Amino acid sequence: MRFRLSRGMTYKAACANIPAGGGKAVIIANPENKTDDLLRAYGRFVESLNGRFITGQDVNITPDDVRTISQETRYVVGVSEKSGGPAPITSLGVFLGIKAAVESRWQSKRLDGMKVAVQGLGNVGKNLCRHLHEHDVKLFVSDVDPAKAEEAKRLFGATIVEPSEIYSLDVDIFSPCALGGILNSHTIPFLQASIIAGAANNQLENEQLHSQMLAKKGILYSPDYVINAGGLINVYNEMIGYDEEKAFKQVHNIYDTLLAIFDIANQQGVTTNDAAKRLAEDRIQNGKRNKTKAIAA
Ligand SMILES: NC(=O)C1=CN([C@@H]2O[C@H](COP(=O)(O)OP(=O)(O)OC[C@H]3O[C@@H](n4cnc5c(N)ncnc54)[C@H](O)[C@@H]3O)[C@@H](O)[C@H]2O)C=CC1
Ligand SMILES: O=C(O)CCC(=O)C(=O)O
Repeated sequence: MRFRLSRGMTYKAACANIPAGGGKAVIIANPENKTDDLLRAYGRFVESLNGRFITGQDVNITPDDVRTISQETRYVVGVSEKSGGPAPITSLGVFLGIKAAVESRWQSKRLDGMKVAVQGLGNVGKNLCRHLHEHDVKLFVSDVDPAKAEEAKRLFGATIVEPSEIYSLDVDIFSPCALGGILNSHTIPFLQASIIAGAANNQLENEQLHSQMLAKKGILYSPDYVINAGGLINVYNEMIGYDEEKAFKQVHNIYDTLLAIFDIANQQGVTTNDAAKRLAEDRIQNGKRNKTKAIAA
């Protein structure tokens, strides 16, 4: 669906209390053909938008690429020398989100001994595995790049599974940290996990249909744009003058926001996806009302 990533970023900002709209650029190309010239051309295009859109790091755009883009535009965040890049703090937010889901589901603050399946071991997935390993979680991992899976096995004692097997594992938590659209009518019937809590944007192929399918199976879904807001929080702080302590403090709010969303879903009998959407839209409407009042005053 057109603009779904951008809308997700808008909801992400609203749920994280960040006073910004949402936008995302997708470059349709083969990452193997990526060159500095192409990245610089993209940077010039972003610059031509005069700050109406600010770009950053994401899938197949590395911190080095961000540095190259920054040679052509001021409107880029996630620059290593400033905020250190968004992925580590995104993974911290996802880790805190997993804790919130465990608390909501099992009234427990402990993760040790739990079985977690992590799909995708890139910038976020690998860092998430580190947090989980430090809390004695038993990890099951998959990546289409076998070298990344081997690294997780070596560093975190993870069990490697084939990418197609990750959905059907008998685990407590499934953490999608690769690409979007992976929660769909083909994969959901296989899921055995009680909780879904991961970083990937747009995890639900069809938001209404697939959030309801998860709810019917009794699976607690942590809305992606709430749990993965750590990177956005970090880059927003980079925009306004980076203060690491402040950014980390704000990321810890993801825990309470998710608990509040799980409560709204329970009390109102709606899916967690709808509860998050209501929270985001209420905040956006309030923001608009306050802006109108400020202009009128
Ligand atoms: N980097 C960040 O701070 C944030 C990332 N996200 C989202 O989190 C997800 C992961 O982001 P990054 O780690 O930065 O990306 P990345 O590009 O570093 O890692 C993605 C990993 O997924 C693997 N992968 C791709 N298809 C797969 C499949 N079918 N099965 C298993 N592994 C597969 C890739 O080989 C790669 O290792 C993306 O959806 C991204 O949009 C969301 C918020 C912030
Ligand atoms: O927007 C960024 O640069 C970092 C966060 C991010 O990529 C996302 O939330 O999808």
